[in-house]
Parts: sequence; C-alpha cells; structure tokens
Amino acid sequence: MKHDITTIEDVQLLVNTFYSRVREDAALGYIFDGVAKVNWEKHLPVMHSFWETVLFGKASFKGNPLAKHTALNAKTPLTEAHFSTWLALWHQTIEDLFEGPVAQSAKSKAELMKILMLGKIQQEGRIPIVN
Ligand code: HEM
Repeated sequence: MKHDITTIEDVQLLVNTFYSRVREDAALGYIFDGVAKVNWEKHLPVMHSFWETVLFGKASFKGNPLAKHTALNAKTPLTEAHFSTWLALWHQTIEDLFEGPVAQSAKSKAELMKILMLGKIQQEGRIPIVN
C-alpha cells in the first residue's frame, strides 16, 4: 500500500531512488557524472534538504539552484529534452513509491522549477537587443 511523502526518510528514499535512475539514464547520467562530476556524498544531502524545504517548508536548504544550472549550461547546453527527461523520471519515481497530496505537489513544484530554470538559461543565452 503506497502512502504519501510525510517524513525525511520518505524524502531520502525518493531523492536517492530518483538520482540512481538519473545516473542510469544515457543523456542525464553523462551530464551528472561526466560533465559536472557530481560528488554524490555531498549532493544527495543537499537535495534532501532542498525537497524538505520545498515540501515541508523547513528552512534547511541553502543554495542557489539557478546559478548552479546556469553555470552547468555554460559547460554543456541543458536542453528542453534534458529537462523533460529529468521531469519524467521524477514523476515516475514518485508514482512508483508514493501517492497523496504531497506527492502531487512534489510533481507540480518540479515542473515549475523546470520552467523557471529553462527560462533563466534561455535568458542568459540571449543576445541583448535593447540596453
Ligand atoms: C536537465 C535537468 C537537470 C540537470 C542536468 C541538473 C543537474 C544538476 C547538477 C550537475 C547540479 C550540481 C551538483 C553539484 O553541486 O555537484 C545540480 C544542482 C541542483 N539541482 Fe539540478 N539539474 C537539473 C534539473 C533540476 C530541476 C528540475 C531541479 C528542481 C526541481 C533541480 C534542483 C537542483 C538543486 C536544488 C541543486 C542544488 C543547488 C545548490 O547546491 O545550490 N535540478 N543540478
């Protein structure tokens, strides 16, 4: 019987399962392990506190995701396709493990972040016509 995301252990299970799938994905795995060379021992706890903050309103996350992804995009272009794969894996992982209003909100909040990040990345790459 599936339940909703209610504890930090739930968040950890979700995040850890998600990133193990990300690393197995042909396109995304290369960006994380080949380009960014992510230190997972550091990154996973950061992502636990990010989602704890987003889902439970606990002010544990300190970071700057927009700056991190803009910098990453300068090394290797992050495309709409990358973000769509990311989001599809996120949704699938949630659906495999949980159900309920918090699980629902984890999906919609990731979708919003995708739109914000893509917007920011595209803005950085744009040629200014005015100013
Ligand atoms: C194409 C999709 C994405 C790729 C390839 C990607 C990749 C990365 C990488 C390489 C890092 C840096 C890890 C490190 O510091 O070593 C990172 C950080 C992070 N990402 Fe993503 N990401 C993607 C989408 C997203 C989305 C949609 C979200 C939010 C829902 C997100 C949330 C974060 C957060 C919160 C951090 C930590 C930022 C910080 O430490 O300040 N990412 N991401």
